[in-house]
Amino acid sequence: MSIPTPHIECKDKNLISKTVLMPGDPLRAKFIADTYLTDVVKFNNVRNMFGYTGNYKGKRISVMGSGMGMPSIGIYSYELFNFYDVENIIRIGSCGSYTEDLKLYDVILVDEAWSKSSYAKVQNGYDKDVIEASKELNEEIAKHAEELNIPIVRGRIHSSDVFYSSDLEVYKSYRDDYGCLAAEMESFALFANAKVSGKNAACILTVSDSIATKEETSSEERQNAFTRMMEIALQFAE
Ligand SMILES: O=P(O)(O)O[C@H]1O[C@H](CO)[C@@H](O)[C@H]1O
Ligand SMILES: O=c1cc[nH]c(=O)[nH]1
Repeated sequence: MSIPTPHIECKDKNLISKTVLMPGDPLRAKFIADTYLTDVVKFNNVRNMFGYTGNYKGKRISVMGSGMGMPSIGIYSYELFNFYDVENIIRIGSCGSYTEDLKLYDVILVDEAWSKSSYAKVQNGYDKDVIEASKELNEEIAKHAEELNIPIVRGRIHSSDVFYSSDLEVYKSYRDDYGCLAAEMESFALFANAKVSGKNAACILTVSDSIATKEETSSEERQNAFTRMMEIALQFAE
């Protein structure tokens, strides 16, 4: 397939940087472009899945929404990796914590995603339930977090197809039997696409709510807390 793709209208690969930051919410991509970037070019409007490239402290970086869930990030990350020559995608998302040890606003660096999703099996025959993030990207992320004095917790998360489970206690099994710290909905498919495309992917998450304690952040608090994760990821501008 050539560019533009069915879901990204950009006709010039050079308008997208080699590293793309990818929040689920396209309005979080807009917030990052509006708040942190200068000389911004918007490279995608299709389905309002906004994508922007601009300068952060004089260095170039792209940011684009992924939508919610594995089918959605599966489409966008595949097109970026395979048709736009993107080398690295760093998801910056929110998550619900499974453990009381993780507090609201804590930042998680995902070492591996566990999932019951069929995404990787259907996409390329991979039939395990765990996929690792890029070790190289993770080491760089950890280094940037340390330089910025932002504490991170590292570990396995659950990439779930379900936001509203009818069983409010099932998370305990994901935590105790499978070792998952928190739930989100995209990393497993992103990591699968990186693996099959020979590219790199990572994921930084901010705890927006606790499934264990039922605490939730307000929208204002979420925005302030999310900026720490954004600032770590923006260090990848080059
Ligand atoms: O904040 P984002 O990146 O969208 O991530 C989380 O939030 C959404 C659910 O509210 C899902 O996409 C989940 O993965
Ligand atoms: O996927 C998600 C994201 C935030 N909170 C949750 O409970 N699940």
